[in-house]
Amino acid sequence: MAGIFGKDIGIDLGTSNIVVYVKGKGIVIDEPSVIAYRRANRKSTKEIIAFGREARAMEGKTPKGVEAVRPLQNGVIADFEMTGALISHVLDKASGGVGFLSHPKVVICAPVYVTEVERKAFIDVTLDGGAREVYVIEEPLAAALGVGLPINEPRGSMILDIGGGTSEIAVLSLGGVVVSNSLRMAGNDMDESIINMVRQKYTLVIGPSTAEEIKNSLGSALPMDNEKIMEIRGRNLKDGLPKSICISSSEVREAIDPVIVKIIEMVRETLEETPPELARDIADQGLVLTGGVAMLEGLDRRLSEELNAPVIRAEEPRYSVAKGLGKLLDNLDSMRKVIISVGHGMR
Ligand SMILES: Nc1ncnc2c1ncn2[C@@H]1O[C@H](COP(=O)(O)OP(=O)(O)OP(=O)(O)O)[C@@H](O)[C@H]1O
Repeated sequence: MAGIFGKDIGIDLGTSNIVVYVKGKGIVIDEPSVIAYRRANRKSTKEIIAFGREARAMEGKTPKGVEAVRPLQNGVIADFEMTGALISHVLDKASGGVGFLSHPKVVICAPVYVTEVERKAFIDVTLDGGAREVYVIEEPLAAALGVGLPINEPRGSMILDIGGGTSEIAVLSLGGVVVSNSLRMAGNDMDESIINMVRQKYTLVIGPSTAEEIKNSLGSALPMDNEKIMEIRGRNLKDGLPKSICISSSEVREAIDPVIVKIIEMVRETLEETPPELARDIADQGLVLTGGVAMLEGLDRRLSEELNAPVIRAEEPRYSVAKGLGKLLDNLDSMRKVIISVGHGMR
């Protein structure tokens, strides 16, 4: 029972997106983790003017004195103040506008590789945002819970989460992480490779949003039966004037391939470090692919071919972590052992 406090909340705070689960309601917020502010004249105070989609639409188009920022970089907090503002905003929205009055219990997740200091920063920023208690669980465990893997059994499960800023792989058994690895390279780096390819090949300058759109609609990890073509617009590097070109899915595939190769290398290394009994379970049951980039065309087949193991793409891969946080909230008492840190607030 929430009582005088707000409903329990799970927050998947990612480099690209923030997804919020409210106990009893499900996923209520799914927005880009972008925030826009105006710097008050000659003062260091920042007035928040937009969040999420609205703030993302401002990226690269802001007038002097206004900035649209992504306060998380590669899975960790890069701008403490703006991450706090983002959390405070989503807590307020998720609790129906009563924000600070509701002081909910919040479950968040942190990548396995973060340092103690970085993990503490996640807790502090969530308490500052208005939570009364914060529980932290490791991100691959949350994702595995979300896709329904049997994490508490003495059986090996492997989960690969490819998001915007990070790719994380973990082997889980008996409610814990047995082996894990991560790469601060993921969807955003694919976008960056597309920007560079278009600039070098066509002397055309495009922004990150255009590159992301190209990746999501044309990108693939294996040749496709029907290769696609898309017209894109940008600025000509030579004369600064607008220019449009057509690019093909095969050019995009070639541009993003180095990132895919790195991710596959990381999975291979992790399999080599996995104890043989667990490796056998994974060879039988396969690897579960999650995170936004799991939706890249052909990535599941490519991984399966290169790793010689079944690969299962999660249903709604962008929501695996938030759904896992929801399961944890529903069963907090029986699942306490997966919680790695707790913070208490009401400051
Ligand atoms: N259809 C698609 N094809 C390829 N990539 C996609 C598709 N849809 C979304 N993505 C990419 O998925 C990434 C975002 O995934 P997700 O929301 O899981 O990341 P995040 O949790 O915010 O990031 P991180 O886990 O790195 O902190 C972005 O790079 C986005 O462009």
